[in-house]
Amino acid sequence: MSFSLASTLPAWQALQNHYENVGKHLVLRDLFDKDSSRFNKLSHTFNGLKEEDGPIFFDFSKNLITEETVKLLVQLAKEANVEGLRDSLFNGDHINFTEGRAVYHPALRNLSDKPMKVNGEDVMPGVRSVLKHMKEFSDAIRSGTWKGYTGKPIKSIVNIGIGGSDLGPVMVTEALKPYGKQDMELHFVSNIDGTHLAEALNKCDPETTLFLIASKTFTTAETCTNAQSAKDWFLSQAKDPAHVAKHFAALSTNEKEVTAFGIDSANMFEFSDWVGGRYSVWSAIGLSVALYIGFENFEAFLGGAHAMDNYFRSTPLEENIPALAALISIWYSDFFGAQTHLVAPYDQYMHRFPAYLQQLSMESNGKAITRSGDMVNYTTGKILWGEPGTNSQHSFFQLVHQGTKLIPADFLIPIESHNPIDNNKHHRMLFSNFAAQTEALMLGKTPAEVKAEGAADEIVPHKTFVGNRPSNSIIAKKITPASLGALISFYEWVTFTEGAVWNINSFDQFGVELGKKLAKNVLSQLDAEGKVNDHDASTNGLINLFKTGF
Ligand SMILES: O=P(O)(O)OC[C@H]1O[C@H](O)[C@H](O)[C@@H](O)[C@@H]1O
Repeated sequence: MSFSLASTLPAWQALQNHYENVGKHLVLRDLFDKDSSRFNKLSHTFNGLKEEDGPIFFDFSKNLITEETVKLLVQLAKEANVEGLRDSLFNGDHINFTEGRAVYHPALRNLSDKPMKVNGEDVMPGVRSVLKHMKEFSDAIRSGTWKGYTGKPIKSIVNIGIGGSDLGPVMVTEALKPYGKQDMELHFVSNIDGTHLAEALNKCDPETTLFLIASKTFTTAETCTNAQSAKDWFLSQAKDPAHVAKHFAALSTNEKEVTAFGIDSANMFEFSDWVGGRYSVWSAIGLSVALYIGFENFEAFLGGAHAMDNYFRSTPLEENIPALAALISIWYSDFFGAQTHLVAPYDQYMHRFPAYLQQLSMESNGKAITRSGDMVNYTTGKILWGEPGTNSQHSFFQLVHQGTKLIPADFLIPIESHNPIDNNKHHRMLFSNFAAQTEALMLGKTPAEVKAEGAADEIVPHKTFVGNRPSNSIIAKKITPASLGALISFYEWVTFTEGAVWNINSFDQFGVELGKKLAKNVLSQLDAEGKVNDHDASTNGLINLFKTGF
């Protein structure tokens, strides 16, 4: 069935009725009381990983859903042709139609020997050859056989990139720190704020530093400027431009600009335009990851994502974990009116995971025009946010528990800690908080319970928790390269499914362009003499204030 607005689909209408008649009246406490098999029915296990990495368990039972809700949501996905778009994606079709490109990042982690074609051509030989280059290079750097211009091995890696050329490498190297090379110093410079580069360079020695200039387009203003300043810093000591070859590598799709910058094409790690920036950690953009955790671990990371890809591709929607997570999220966004989605990893190493997911989800689905060119009349891209537990409990969880907003949440934890200190006491405490939070959100606390604790009458409402607040619990066996790969891939497919149902193009990002263009204009005005007067009064005032100072 072809459609433009998802809200015109019969299943959408049915869900609307279901929300009015059933959904908004659901009480989680009662649902569990009434059905002793609810937990079993609404939880799923992802078994696609090796024994040391998996499984990953997903509990959806603490959601404001019934089996009927799930049925209707799956029907919505079917009517929206999620499966068709999924097949087109894996077929290499140009489903990013606004940019005329395929969406083919699964090819980067296709560790099977199966071909994957774009425009009739198998992309796998190219993918494998870049992986081989990454292996040789990372082995040489890690073993110390690669020497800097004065013959010393490399000690510090500085990745210069922004957006997808930064968030993935930062998040993954942090999350997989236990697998990292202990004596390798990693720095990530993304912000054009000179402080970011200055602080990294303060800790580096030009003789032992390798710069990775990570930019899909190699035209991003922040990255090009930071890269140029890094090169100036390097040459102020190394003097001879020939030494650049030992200290600079480029991760990009744009060979012309890379060569113009002065990086040897032998030190260029390529990928293709069918890899979106926010899906690029699997590509050459992941070189800092491979350098830090070693190529074998990087391959295991790809393997975990590949396993989730295979699962998503072949599992019926009724059982399909990423598809179900997406549909439940749509249920809250579009029928309950939830505006945000919280992700709370109970794993300190995963502290950048929510930030990574912000780009994945919000840059993908922050769109209001359907694939047919109409303005949607429903909510799309949720505001994704989060911080690790237990820290988040001591700051914003107050609002999640007792505020006025419905905040669906993902709670994530591994069973096994990398640091089981004090006889695993810390991890047991971490887990107890993980479990207690979702329980508290769901159960709340009735006025009678508060009263029974001896609270004064006028205080009772303040200490009452309405409860009935939904959450997903995701339990990994351990955060390993493979399980992290699978988790990221899970969220990619959640994002994909949401975008497919909303019928928007999740793969372009025109929304970031306007500000970039205007900034260029302002910059040229900052460099020119005199006051500006061709903007609105506020913008004129701010620019002139910067020019003249206080
Ligand atoms: O990798 P680059 O071409 O430098 O792009 C870096 C980032 O900048 C852009 O503004 C896009 O919004 C992001 O999707 C992209 O990841």
